[in-house]
Amino acid sequence: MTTDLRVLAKADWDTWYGALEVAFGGVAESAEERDLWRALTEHDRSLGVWDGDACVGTAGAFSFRLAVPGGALVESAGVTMVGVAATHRRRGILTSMMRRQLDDVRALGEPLAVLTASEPVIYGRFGYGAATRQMKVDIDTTRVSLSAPPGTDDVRLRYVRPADVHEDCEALYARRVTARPGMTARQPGWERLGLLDPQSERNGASPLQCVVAERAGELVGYVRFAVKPDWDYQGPKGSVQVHDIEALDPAAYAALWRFLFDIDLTSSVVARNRPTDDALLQLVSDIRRCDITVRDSLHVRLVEVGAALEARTYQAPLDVVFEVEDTFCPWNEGRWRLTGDTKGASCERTDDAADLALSVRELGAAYLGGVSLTSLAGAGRVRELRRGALTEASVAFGSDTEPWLPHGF
Ligand SMILES: CC(=O)SCCNC(=O)CCNC(=O)[C@H](O)C(C)(C)COP(=O)(O)OP(=O)(O)OC[C@H]1O[C@@H](n2cnc3c(N)ncnc32)[C@H](O)[C@@H]1OP(=O)(O)O
Repeated sequence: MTTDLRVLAKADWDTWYGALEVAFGGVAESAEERDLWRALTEHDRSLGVWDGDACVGTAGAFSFRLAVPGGALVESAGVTMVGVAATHRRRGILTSMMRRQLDDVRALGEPLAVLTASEPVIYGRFGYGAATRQMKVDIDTTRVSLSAPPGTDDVRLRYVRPADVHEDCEALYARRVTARPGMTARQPGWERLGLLDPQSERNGASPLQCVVAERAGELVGYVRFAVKPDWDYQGPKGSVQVHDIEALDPAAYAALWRFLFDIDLTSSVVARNRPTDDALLQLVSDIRRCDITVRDSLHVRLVEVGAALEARTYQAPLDVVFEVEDTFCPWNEGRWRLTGDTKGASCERTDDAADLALSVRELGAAYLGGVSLTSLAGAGRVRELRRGALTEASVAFGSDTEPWLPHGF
């Protein structure tokens, strides 16, 4: 089999994207979704593998800026749209695209590559570590009540058409990004994602609705959601489905959740993607009836170990030498001395003896502060070579705020 791997030509987009849809089962996306992804595709960063006229492999990358501990926004490749035709699977096509892509990312000078995986087992071999989690809650609002911090009653709530307040919501979102590692600053065009509401995805729920929270005429929060009505012989049991919710302060946040809990004719609130340390969990009266499910979300790959480790800060002083294994990107292999604290960091090559040994995958998992090096060591994935180095590094790498990716890509 001879195949040809090349950068995507704009004219080939429909064939290329069609191949991706087939790799994902062959259900065509709505025109609304297709238009959005067409507009967001960065052609010069997208790869296709061709067998004659047939596209048999796809992979793309978005130019993201990712919030990291300390609040910096780091240039990162958002790896996306990966698919290989079932006729050509398990012959190394994905591997060839990952090879080319990581070389390109390095050449662009982006220290990180990130992705969300269709299956978490795929990307570890390429050096990605599962770095963030997302939480689904399905709350029985007939049994769970919410506490209201001072000021909750002073927040004014108002229904609006989502498109009418979109710019203000985006501005509020932008203020939230650097407060939580794992969030991405929305690049031009990405603001449309929040309004994406294809009929085919609604599954009986209403079109997207929006309620804004205001204080003294200023926007202090918003929630976008849908309501899925349901009835049985006993009466109504509709469900409120939260798309996204952001607020600038605890009172606004509580007011928005209280609104969602109180919508008439509903008995549950479901939010599919919340951070695992969501303040919501501190507001509810009964966490057992919130039916919490946690899964992996953002996978992180350090493309340039030195630059990546220098781009974030550390919540306690550290001075450790890592022995890094990276068979897929061997330029990262070897010993690195990382020194840093809350103000900044330096990471340089060294010949000194190593304090901790690990692969680049573990560094990726720990990078945003959501997975502790100590827990990775407990699984045998990090080895402590100098007594005390594990705790020192693990504490320093931690984050006061759980890293979280608010939307897929
Ligand atoms: C960021 C994103 O877009 S995530 C979306 C990923 N895409 C999908 O899930 C769509 C459906 N699946 C596919 O398109 C393909 O099966 C892919 C892309 C997952 C894999 O493509 P392939 O060309 O078959 O992968 P390739 O042959 O390079 O495999 C490399 C290695 O990964 C392993 N591997 C690949 N996919 C999987 C998988 N889903 N589960 C377990 N192992 C896998 C292979 O067995 C192989 O292992 P080996 O090196 O030990 O032999």
